[in-house]
Amino acid sequence: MAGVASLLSRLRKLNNPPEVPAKLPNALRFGILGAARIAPNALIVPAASHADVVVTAVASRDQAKASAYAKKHKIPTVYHGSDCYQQLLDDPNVDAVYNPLPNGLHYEWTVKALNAGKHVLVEKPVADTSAEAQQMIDLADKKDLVLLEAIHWTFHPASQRVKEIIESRELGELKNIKADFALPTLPHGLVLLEDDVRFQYDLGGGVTMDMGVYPLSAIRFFSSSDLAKVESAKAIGHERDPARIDRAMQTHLVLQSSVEADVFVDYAMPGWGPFHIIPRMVKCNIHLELEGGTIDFFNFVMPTLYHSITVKPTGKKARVEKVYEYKDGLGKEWWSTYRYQLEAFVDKVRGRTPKTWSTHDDPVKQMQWVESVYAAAEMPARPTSTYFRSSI
Ligand SMILES: NC(=O)C1=CN([C@@H]2O[C@H](COP(=O)(O)OP(=O)(O)OC[C@H]3O[C@@H](n4cnc5c(N)ncnc54)[C@H](OP(=O)(O)O)[C@@H]3O)[C@@H](O)[C@H]2O)C=CC1
Ligand SMILES: O=C1OC[C@@H](O)[C@H](O)[C@H]1O
Repeated sequence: MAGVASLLSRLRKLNNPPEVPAKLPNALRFGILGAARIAPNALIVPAASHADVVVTAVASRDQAKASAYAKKHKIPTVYHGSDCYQQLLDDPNVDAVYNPLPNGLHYEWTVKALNAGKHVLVEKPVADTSAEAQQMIDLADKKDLVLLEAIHWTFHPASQRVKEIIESRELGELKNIKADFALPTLPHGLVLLEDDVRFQYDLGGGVTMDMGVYPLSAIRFFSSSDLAKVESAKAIGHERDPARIDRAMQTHLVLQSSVEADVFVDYAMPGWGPFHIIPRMVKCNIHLELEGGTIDFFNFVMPTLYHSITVKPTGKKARVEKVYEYKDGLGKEWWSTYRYQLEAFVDKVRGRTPKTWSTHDDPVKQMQWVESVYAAAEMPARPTSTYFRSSI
């Protein structure tokens, strides 16, 4: 009962966070490219409880959509029309840009934002190819600007706690990882529309590009190892474009550290759940096998709602941990992964050391892994941006 009450309390505050009484006078001013569905969760709501962040502008191609979005989210400056993204980048009152455009546009608009002198928080995956990802990192370094790929779940203290348990070697060497992120089949259009950006090859769609980056990043994060080879990969094509867009992907990886890993991602697992009347449960779990036992991290993608870290030494009783705040007091029980991510982003921009940060070449590795999985599954690599030049 107490568990349900605290879940409800977290849910309430997560969606309606207590706003800070006043923003700092020179708070970081964010502009958003596109009236994207993810922006309220990933930036707008988290910003309300951060004294050093204001969302100052949004650009959306359609005037009515732009105005409605800005009104709903109380964003003072609105750009619309065919040139609206560039207008937002040219706005001297914007310090940082949030880029939640379709994957295939991440590269172009992040490069343009960096060239306009803005820090960038870009949605995952950072680009459609590893070559693009490398260029983006190089450009951010050259310009001395912050560029962060929004692998938000790694910023949550529960994720860091799992890594800490592995690295404490309490259970010895890491051997195997099983990482699943899969959704049940839901009535058509309930979650993703048929023309969703995720199903469009030219925009960098596909489940491995989208949901796949969660388990793939988890394997890198928990193993601290790079890919040696993709042993096998089997895709199930999406009905819209089955040869190029994967609805599901099952893959077996061998890492340089000799850890082996299985990944399963699916937009629409077939079949029904209990009693054949409700859909199957979402699969969102990291199962780690170590020399001396196992760790299960349930709901690693949205740990704020609910999660469990089950540590089971071989032959002994399991213990369950739940971690919503850092031990030193950073965070609140209801802070979402995005809120923790925003804290780190602002710290970095302000020259402070964030609690945690991605490794420098993570976005490149991410895309190299994705490319290797597609190649092994005999699916085409995602298209290179038409904006790409071999050097910038
Ligand atoms: N971190 C996370 O938890 C999540 C991350 N994401 C990532 O965020 C990104 C966006 O996802 P989501 O918010 O669901 O997508 P949406 O379709 O809701 O938003 C994408 C936005 O891109 C703009 N856009 C520009 N060109 C095109 C085009 N040719 N076709 C369609 N849209 C275009 C549109 O803005 P406008 O028309 O207003 O100009 C649109 O609002 C993806 O990279 C996805 O991987 C998504 C969900 C969760
Ligand atoms: O980032 C994401 O997280 C949840 C998924 O369901 C979604 O498709 C994806 O974009």
